[in-house]
Amino acid sequence: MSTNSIPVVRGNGSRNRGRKVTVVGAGSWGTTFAKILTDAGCDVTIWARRPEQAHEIQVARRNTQYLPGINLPKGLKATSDLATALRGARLVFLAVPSQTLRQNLLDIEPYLDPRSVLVSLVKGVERTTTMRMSEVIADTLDLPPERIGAISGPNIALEIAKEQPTGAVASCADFAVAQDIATAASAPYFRTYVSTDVIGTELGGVLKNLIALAIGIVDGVGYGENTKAAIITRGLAEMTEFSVASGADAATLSGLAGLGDLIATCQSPLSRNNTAGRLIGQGYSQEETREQMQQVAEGITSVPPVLELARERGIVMPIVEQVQMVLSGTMAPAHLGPHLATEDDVPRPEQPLDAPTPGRWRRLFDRLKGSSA
Ligand SMILES: NC(=O)C1=CN([C@@H]2O[C@H](COP(=O)(O)OP(=O)(O)OC[C@H]3O[C@@H](n4cnc5c(N)ncnc54)[C@H](O)[C@@H]3O)[C@@H](O)[C@H]2O)C=CC1
Ligand SMILES: O=C(CO)COP(=O)(O)O
Repeated sequence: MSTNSIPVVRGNGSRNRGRKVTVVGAGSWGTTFAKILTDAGCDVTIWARRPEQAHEIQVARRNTQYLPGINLPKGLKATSDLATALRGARLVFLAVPSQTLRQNLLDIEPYLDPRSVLVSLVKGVERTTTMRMSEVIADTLDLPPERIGAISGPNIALEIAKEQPTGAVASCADFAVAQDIATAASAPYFRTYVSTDVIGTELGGVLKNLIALAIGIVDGVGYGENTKAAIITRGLAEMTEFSVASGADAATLSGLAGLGDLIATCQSPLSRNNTAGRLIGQGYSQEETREQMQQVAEGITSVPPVLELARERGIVMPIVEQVQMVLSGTMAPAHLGPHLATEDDVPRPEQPLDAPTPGRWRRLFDRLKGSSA
């Protein structure tokens, strides 16, 4: 073998052989994730709400509404019957809209294996309770933390369905369970890292949607790269402050589930949050934007509960506040960029005064180096 040969990433095919897993939800992400799991060697069944969609996936190997042009793997099974979908599954991945998850959990409860682990792929918070999805799972099904996981990262579905390589973070309070989830979800084009920071992993996915809305809005207005760079940078600061105040590890927000996802969602024209923001920036109302969107843009529903939590925690989120004002029609989209701080804000340091000392940077660097292997 030549020393220059490119290493081939083989995924976990043999380790996952015969392993039954279920994906609940057959939209763009549920279907793409089912492909990842199948390509990782798992025995996958996807549950679709509509029988005709299950039939199309099972028979034609297509999901034309959500993943046009994508051929799905042969082994993937699909059904609209929950009992069939969940039979024998120890890992259950949830890919439904955040506002329906609670009801979906009640629907699947009778068919769940008592040892199964539930993994949220959802990037939203419940509007009525302000709960993260792992909290909704614990609240609805009364499961212990070691049976609840979350996966998040820079994961634009259509790119991954085309097998363009990327990574994600699988997190669970129990490290061994996080590793088990990551093993099931590691395909040749999808590298899954492991974390025990469920709060940071989930909040990264929730909060980047709000910043992507802001990016879409200023894009729609016609502002350029300086404005967007300022929003992304200050947006990450808002995301990190909010997440740390919620119990997350700051390092998670500088990883794939934070910065990584923020970059992907803010840059991609395929992002639904970015697209929704752009329509609003072009002058469409929130109602008209919802009508034009064929898919879930979680950010729009997450803005009010995130701001409610921020106020409770004493966190100021100028960008998210301004997204809310644009959405509610109390601020013109063109004012979002120039007002990166609230009007009564006094000039202040860019970094918090208790920013990490050189020693803390070194420890952070060592930690990142240790996790990059
Ligand atoms: N599409 C993407 O690139 C990614 C999406 N996500 C997250 O995954 C979650 C699901 O999003 P997508 O699959 O993209 O949305 P989507 O809009 O493509 O599909 C939503 C799916 O949910 C189903 N659905 C709607 N109402 C339902 C109900 N009451 N009960 C059960 N199912 C229902 C729809 O029929 C559809 O199959 C969201 O939280 C999203 O933020 C996460 C990573 C990537
Ligand atoms: O979460 C995503 C990418 O990681 C998908 O973003 P959108 O929901 O904005 O399409």
